[in-house]
Amino acid sequence: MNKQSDTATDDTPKEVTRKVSVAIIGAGTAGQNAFRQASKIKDDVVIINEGFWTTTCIAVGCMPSKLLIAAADRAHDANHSAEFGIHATAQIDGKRVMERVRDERSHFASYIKKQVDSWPDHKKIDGRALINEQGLIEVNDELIAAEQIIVATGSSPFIPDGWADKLGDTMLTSDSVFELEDLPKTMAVVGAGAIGLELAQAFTRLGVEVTLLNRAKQVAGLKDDDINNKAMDCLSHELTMHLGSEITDVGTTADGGNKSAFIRYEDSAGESQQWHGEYVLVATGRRNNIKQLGVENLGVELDDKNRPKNLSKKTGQIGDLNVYIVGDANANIPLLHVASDEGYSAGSMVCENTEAAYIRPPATPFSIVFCSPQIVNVGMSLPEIQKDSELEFVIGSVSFDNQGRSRVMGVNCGLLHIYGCKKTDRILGASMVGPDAEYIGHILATAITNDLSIKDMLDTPFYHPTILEGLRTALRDVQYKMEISFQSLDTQKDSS
Ligand SMILES: Cc1cc2nc3c(=O)[nH]c(=O)nc-3n(C[C@H](O)[C@H](O)[C@H](O)COP(=O)(O)OP(=O)(O)OC[C@H]3O[C@@H](n4cnc5c(N)ncnc54)[C@H](O)[C@@H]3O)c2cc1C
Ligand SMILES: NC(=O)c1ccc[n+]([C@@H]2O[C@H](COP(=O)([O-])OP(=O)(O)OC[C@H]3O[C@@H](n4cnc5c(N)ncnc54)[C@H](O)[C@@H]3O)[C@@H](O)[C@H]2O)c1
Repeated sequence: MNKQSDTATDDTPKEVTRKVSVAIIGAGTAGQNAFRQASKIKDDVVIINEGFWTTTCIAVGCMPSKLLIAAADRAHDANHSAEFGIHATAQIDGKRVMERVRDERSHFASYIKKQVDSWPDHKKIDGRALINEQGLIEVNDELIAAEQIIVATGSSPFIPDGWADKLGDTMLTSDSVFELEDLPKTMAVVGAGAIGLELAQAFTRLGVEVTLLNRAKQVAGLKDDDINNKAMDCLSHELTMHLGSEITDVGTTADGGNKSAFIRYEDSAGESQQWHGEYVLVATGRRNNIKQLGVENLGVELDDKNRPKNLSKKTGQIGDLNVYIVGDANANIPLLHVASDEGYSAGSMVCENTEAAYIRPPATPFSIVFCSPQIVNVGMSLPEIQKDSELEFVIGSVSFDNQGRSRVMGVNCGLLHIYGCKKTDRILGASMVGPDAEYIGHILATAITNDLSIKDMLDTPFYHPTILEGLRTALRDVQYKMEISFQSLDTQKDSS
């Protein structure tokens, strides 16, 4: 990829230290998959990584957050079983809670470590890579010329300007929160996206006094107003949320030697409010790690949001350049399974070996937020469908407020919308808040990916009594609204 071969200039005083077929920058999920796949065919592959060689998912992402949620759900169940005639008060050992999060994280990390340790040392470089004006990779004392480059540098928490200085050590992000030795007494969480919702609810369930603030009157970025309203309703039973709040200032005060954080904000009614407490967890989004990398020197153009232009969503290739940008680094869909698939596909592509290479089609859009009740989106969103004047669609709906098994389990709050295509009898997309949403989401993703018709879905058995019977009710509602005669059943029957 070196634009001027390996001729040194004044700016690049060193000579090229190695020439490789493939260089991978970033050894998270996407980079590791790319490395494994490319190494099946090519021997001269190098992988460069700064920081931990596990993955964001294991170190500070999916796994520690789910471990915290698991502890929180145990506490919640213990504290909220009175309706079943069971009375208990959970004794929460905050230190042990945080210890288990880290112990289990180490367990998961050990598998990755074993794998990375098995790679030859000369193929791994520990350090921050920079692509220089000649398109060469500078890292430590090395200058690397690579024929193909896979960028898999992930993303980092976005912190609004000035907040880090103003909040100092009262500020937490997902990079630091799992290092807490003990549970705090109070915490504000800013941002009601996936990270904010999951962590705000988990800490609440663990006895922390949490206040969740979000700019928009929206949770988890939900784009279907009915589902958003229902999610706010279900979550507000246990979570203190100030949605539609505009933060005007943040900072710290010293109260008798004790430092505490404050947030000044205008609430949704325009009233000035102030919050005081121990920590502010900033969950205001993530940004791809690409800005200072120098991908522009490879011919990659970035848009105003630092997203690469001409990105192939299938392979991560940028136009016809020998550059691939995969995982969170391309800011397309910052989710684990996408990073994994994109890394695999890019690793296959650089092999130029069609037999060993398998290029997965871009995944059906699918996301789960692991709050309770869970929030799931699959396929096209409602605004995307509404924008396409060609699509004739109906919305099949089911409430989980009275759904049989949900009520039995005491988890009966939720709503599912399925967007059905009238012309094709196919599912265009769905949005849900409710119990077992992760499983319902997987079934819907399977149906969309494999082009199953709604009739196919309804010809599949649904066991009784399950929460999944709610899915059948919504599918029947789609058919009913499509006016398909052979299945115009009473859509409310499933609640028994
Ligand atoms: C709190 C939290 C919870 C999450 N929960 C979920 C979940 O439940 N489900 C889900 O699907 N997704 C979840 N995600 C998202 C998921 O973790 C990411 O989408 C995924 O880990 C991205 O993988 P990646 O390979 O693109 O990047 P990473 O794993 O971040 O790897 C990038 C690597 O590149 C390195 N790097 C960066 N710049 C350079 C450079 N210049 N030189 C060398 N190395 C560099 C970094 O240090 C890092 O090691 C969560 C994220 C967070 C933060
Ligand atoms: N379960 C999962 O799959 C999972 C879990 C966690 C994270 N993730 C991934 O990580 C990404 C980042 O998550 P996230 O929750 O940080 O980002 P996000 O973009 O999903 O949500 C950020 C939220 O912060 C709000 N916000 C931004 N600036 C604000 C401000 N100044 N004041 C008040 N509110 C403000 C936004 O309105 C938004 O609701 C997600 O998009 C997702 O891809 C996934």
